Amino acid sequence: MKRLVLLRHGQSQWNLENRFTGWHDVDLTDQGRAEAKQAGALLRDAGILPEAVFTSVLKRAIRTAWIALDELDRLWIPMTKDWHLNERHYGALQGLNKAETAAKYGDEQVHIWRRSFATPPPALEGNDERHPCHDPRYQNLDTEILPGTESLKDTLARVLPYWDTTLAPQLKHYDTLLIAAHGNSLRALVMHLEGLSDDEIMGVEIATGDPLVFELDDQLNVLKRYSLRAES
Ligand SMILES: O=C(O)[C@H](O)COP(=O)(O)O
Repeated sequence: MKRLVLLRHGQSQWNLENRFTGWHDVDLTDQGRAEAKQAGALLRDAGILPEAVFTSVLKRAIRTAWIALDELDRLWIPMTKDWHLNERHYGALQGLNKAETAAKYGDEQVHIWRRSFATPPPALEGNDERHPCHDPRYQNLDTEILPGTESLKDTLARVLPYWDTTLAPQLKHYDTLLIAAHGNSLRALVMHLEGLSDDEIMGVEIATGDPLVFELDDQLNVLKRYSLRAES
């Protein structure tokens, strides 16, 4: 039996301010750090000891992994940071307050941008300084693949190949793998693991700092899924 632990980062400063975040590299709040520490304690109390960790290139997820693993005294395990696990890119909405945006565009339009499967928010243009092509962490990537916005479908399209080529093979030689990432990049994995439809995934919300444990058979079929916070 294999264990895959999906951990959304702890509360970020823009979660607290109710801003669209996406690829903006905002840090954790004090509450977010406490959530990450609790996640490590929940894993420890459950006897779930990750042997490797994969995360994004955004500090809220990286720091969550560090804090949780420090609580487990397992900062020594291999850590891979990869943009494929970044949050969904929220385009020109990044930085805007979700309530103010709803007041400007209407609740229905904001709900569509947030929870439709295939409708992306308005895109950032390449000459916008917020576009990823101006960010040094992506400088070695072909600018053609850097998004100016993403729908959940677009996020799935970059996460799933990464699961197939990189993450799933890790479970051939590790029994316990931790993925510390973001609400929508993790929803992409949940959708794949549980065979959810476009409509079903819309109803899935992943809380900050709550370790979701997937018990898998050797063929990576899901045997059991549970939240450690709910079990505590
Ligand atoms: O990037 C963001 O704004 C959040 O992490 C995820 O957005 P959501 O709350 O609209 O899913």
